Amino acid sequence: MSETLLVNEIFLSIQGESTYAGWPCIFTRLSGCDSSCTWCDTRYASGKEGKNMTITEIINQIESYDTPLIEITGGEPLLQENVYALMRQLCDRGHTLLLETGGFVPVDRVDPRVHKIIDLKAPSSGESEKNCLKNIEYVIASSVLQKKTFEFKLIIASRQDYEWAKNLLSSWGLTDHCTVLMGTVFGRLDPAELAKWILEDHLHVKLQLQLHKYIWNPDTRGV
Ligand SMILES: C[S@@+](CC[C@H](N)C(=O)[O-])C[C@H]1O[C@@H](n2cnc3c(N)ncnc32)[C@H](O)[C@@H]1O
Ligand SMILES: Nc1nc2[nH]cc(C(=O)O)c2c(=O)[nH]1
Ligand code: SF4
Ligand SMILES: [Mg+2]
Repeated sequence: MSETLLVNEIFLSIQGESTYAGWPCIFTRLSGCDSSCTWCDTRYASGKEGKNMTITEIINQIESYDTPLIEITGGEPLLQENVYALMRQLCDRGHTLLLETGGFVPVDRVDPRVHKIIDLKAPSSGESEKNCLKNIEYVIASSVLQKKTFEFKLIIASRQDYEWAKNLLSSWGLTDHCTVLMGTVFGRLDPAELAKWILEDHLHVKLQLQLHKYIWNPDTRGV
């Protein structure tokens, strides 16, 4: 039987997050997430809504857009076993592949050619107890060889989240090992406030705002 995945949506947009923000990018959003971040903007992808597609069908649809940058996201993309084979095949075909993952599942089975964007969830998400610290150890251990293939992302809703993030950065020396992005929960924290805190504290992090929510109406789905 051919390998299938449950796909919520595949669309072409401007990458709105990560160090790749601004580039045209094809998004493949896999269905299903076993977490419930309080501020999640993609709840529609957390259940079983979607279409079962074979890896070949997914690759054919992605390649019909003729754009070199691809992101696999979700839901939580690492919950579907066949995602590993999909990522391997996309890399074999020469695409630049990004993975957006919630930070709860170990990333050590992901093909080393994939650029891994790993969220670490702050307390206001309600899910920070589930952060997989093994991922931090793994990134630190592989950073000499794979420095350019990891980044961490911290999404902040309050000063309490920010203090948590600052503490995490200093206790692991994380910014010495890879790029760390810090962003706001959209509509919950003024980006100017976060920018002020980052500058006051001389944090070596990259401020990221969700570009697509400024380009389009923030509630628009599939952009
Ligand atoms: C919807 S998640 C899907 C991938 C994966 N489950 C994860 O959490 O990274 C994609 C990204 O959107 C971010 N995100 C979700 N809701 C947000 C919001 N309201 N404001 C800012 N970022 C948000 C998440 O933190 C994550 O970095
Ligand atoms: N434009 C755009 N950029 C994104 N980067 C990460 C996204 C995601 O939902 O994972 C996302 C998204 O949903 N839209
Ligand atoms: S892990 Fe990602 S998709 Fe799941 S609830 Fe949190 S932000 Fe949403
Ligand atoms: Mg999104």
